[in-house]
Amino acid sequence: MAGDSATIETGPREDVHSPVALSVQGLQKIYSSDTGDVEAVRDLTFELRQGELVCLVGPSGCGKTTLLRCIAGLLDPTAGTVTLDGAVVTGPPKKMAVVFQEYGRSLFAWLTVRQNVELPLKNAGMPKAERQKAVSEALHAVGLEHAESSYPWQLSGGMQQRVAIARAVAYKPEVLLMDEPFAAVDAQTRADLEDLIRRVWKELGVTVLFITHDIDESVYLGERVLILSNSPTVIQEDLTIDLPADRDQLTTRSLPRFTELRTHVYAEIQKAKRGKGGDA
Ligand SMILES: Nc1ncnc2c1ncn2[C@@H]1O[C@H](COP(=O)(O)OP(=O)(O)OP(=O)(O)O)[C@@H](O)[C@H]1O
Repeated sequence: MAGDSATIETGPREDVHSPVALSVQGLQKIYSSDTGDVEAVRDLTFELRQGELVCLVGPSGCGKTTLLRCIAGLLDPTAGTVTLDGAVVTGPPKKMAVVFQEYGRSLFAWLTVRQNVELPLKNAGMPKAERQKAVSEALHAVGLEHAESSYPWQLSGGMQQRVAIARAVAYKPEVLLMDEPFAAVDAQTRADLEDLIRRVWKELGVTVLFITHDIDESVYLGERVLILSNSPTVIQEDLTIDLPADRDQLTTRSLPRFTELRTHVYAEIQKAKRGKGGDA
């Protein structure tokens, strides 16, 4: 395939100047039940440096949710460690925020947009003036200042997901985990939200791990794409996305390089599905 003949840069990036924000080392997860053991994740090792935007993509059922739950401290790994800012994750870390696919269920219907964004800051004991400033900045970053007094149910799906993103970034997390956050919105809204993530990432300098099953989305958004093998999962490839930093839906997606990269990722995922990638 065309992608296989192009120059594709893989392996850890040479930019080792920023400190490591998130480190996953030898992560393994085996689910045990009466009917037997299921090894969902076999041996995962990767690092995110501060300020990186990295996408994780893999075939359906390859273990993305299991991995996310281990990283978010919601599930104990069978072996290996997740380290955030040098500290081993043993429960949901304060320095991490997660945006899930189901925006409808992640917002409180009886709180306004502003109150929804403010709640985690309040719970964390942030003083009122500081909190209000952080909320205003986050609402501005996602373009929702005008809707701060609305309730989530008065907003479209895309706007609700923007509230969830504002809530996550207001918290100024060390790492922002996003689990297929745009899977439930229409294609145009999805494109707008992808651009929003790139903009917020650049403006706020947050470290982002973005999990998706959408190959084009992973290439459009990421500075790196980690391709997962079939379950039991290992990292099949760590791919550098050498597209220009300024991306837009029309220009970037029509670049020959974009096509080469997405074709390469597609071919790798096909390989993964056939069980020919990594050690699987
Ligand atoms: N609680 C559980 N008990 C047993 N096996 C499980 C459990 N949760 C997941 N699995 C198995 O682990 C493997 C990975 O599942 P996981 O949901 O993490 O994959 P995924 O990549 O998120 O899937 P999808 O692409 O469908 O969202 C699958 O084989 C699944 O059947």
